[in-house]
Amino acid sequence: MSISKNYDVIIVGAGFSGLTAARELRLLGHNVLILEARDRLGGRTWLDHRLGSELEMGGTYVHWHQPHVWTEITRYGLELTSGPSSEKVYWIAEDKTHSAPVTEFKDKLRATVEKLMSQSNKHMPLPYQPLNADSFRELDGVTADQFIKDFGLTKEEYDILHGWIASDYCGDPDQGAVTQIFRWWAFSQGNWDTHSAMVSSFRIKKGTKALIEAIATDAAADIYLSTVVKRIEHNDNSVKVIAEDGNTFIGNAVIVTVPLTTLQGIEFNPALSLEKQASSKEGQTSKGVKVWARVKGKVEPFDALAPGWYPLNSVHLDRYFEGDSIVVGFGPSAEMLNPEDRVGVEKALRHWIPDLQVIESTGHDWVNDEFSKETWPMLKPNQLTAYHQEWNTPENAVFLAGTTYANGWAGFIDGAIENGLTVSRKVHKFLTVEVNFKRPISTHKG
Ligand SMILES: Cc1cc2nc3c(=O)[nH]c(=O)nc-3n(C[C@H](O)[C@H](O)[C@H](O)COP(=O)(O)OP(=O)(O)OC[C@H]3O[C@@H](n4cnc5c(N)ncnc54)[C@H](O)[C@@H]3O)c2cc1C
Repeated sequence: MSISKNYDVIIVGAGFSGLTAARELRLLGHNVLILEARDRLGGRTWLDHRLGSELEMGGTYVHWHQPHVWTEITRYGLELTSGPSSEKVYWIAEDKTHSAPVTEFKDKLRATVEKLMSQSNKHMPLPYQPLNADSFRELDGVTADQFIKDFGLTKEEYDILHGWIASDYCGDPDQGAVTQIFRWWAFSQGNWDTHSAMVSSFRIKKGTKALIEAIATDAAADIYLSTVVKRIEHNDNSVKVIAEDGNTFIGNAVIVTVPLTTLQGIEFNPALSLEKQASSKEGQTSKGVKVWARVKGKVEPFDALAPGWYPLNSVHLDRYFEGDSIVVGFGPSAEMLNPEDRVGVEKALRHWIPDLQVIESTGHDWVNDEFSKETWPMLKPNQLTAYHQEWNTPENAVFLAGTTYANGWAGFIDGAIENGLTVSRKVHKFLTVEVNFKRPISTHKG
């Protein structure tokens, strides 16, 4: 079947990036079609009912220092909430479990952590121009693990930081470029407390779903769910997008927002640049898991850290529910821990608290999900320097968008929105100026 309507822009993917781009283009007067492989909106954000509660399977934490997501939260009048503040920290170092009040743990590590985090300010004087400094580009070849190994840490400090970084990379610190974590730290001004607040404390009270739906409503685009795009034919002012079921859609430009690792699943004619193809084949570092567990009884609010060779690297109490505790954790490898395996999750948690009883556990396997194949993107060494510019360079009428390609909070919801905005402006320019369409842009279509 061929859909006869001719769209100004076809957007592949209805995550934050695709929906933001759709809304912006709609506001600029273009008619937009969104093709989404899943049967729902939101992509790597997904508020689902599990363990008796509304839980975020994917992207969750947001902060007022993240400019793009905060603008959206303000625009739609959404509120934030947070879990109970942790009072105690458990950590595993040199194969032993330790615990202390949060203040004591932080005092013990503060000097080292802030010395480490302040490196980011040195190498990223203008964080929104990530490749601006020579020293940053040189460091792009260094892994996060190598960087902390060379930092002169004690074995205990190394084990703690290895766990922390494994959790941030959702993968092996030996696979990720240290520049990725520098970006996170630079946006936090090198301050540990600010950083923790920004990446793991506050969530949208009604869930990411509320924000996704608000943007989708304003986008007012035609949306086809359960439509897997398989092939894109393009020239300098038109595109033909072909879905797995044979449906064909025609437009003047296409924005492809699928996660980088899945881009290789779409055939382009003419083929995308060798750099774009290579980067998709290489994939990224983040191959880990996010795990939710309902634990019997009310546990004291805690944070827990373990080195990257453990199945869970960081865990904290998220909320109390019907007299039990719901904890959330992150592990470096989807191969090492299945979130649905109650016994495995209990065993992993018992490294810190030996008498914890897990009633039920859950999570979504983003790594083996054919429409993501990764969790939140964290690049490998040299990928940012090799590909950042190329990813942001359109080919004919084909534009890539997504959190990976952001200048700022790449890997986050904020980065997805930032890049959706940037790319929508480029597409608007492309449609109205560069191609110089004969057809006038209407103010209300579709
Ligand atoms: C476990 C986890 C925890 C996270 N935690 C946080 C957090 O706390 N804070 C934060 O800010 N960020 C977090 N993130 C990251 C955040 O969720 C993502 O950066 C953001 O949602 C990505 O948006 P996107 O639009 O770039 O990509 P996506 O959301 O992946 O959207 C791409 C869309 O393309 C669709 N698609 C793929 N292939 C095809 C195809 N062939 N045809 C049609 N459609 C296709 C996908 O189904 C998807 O809907 C987390 C992510 C995960 C997985």
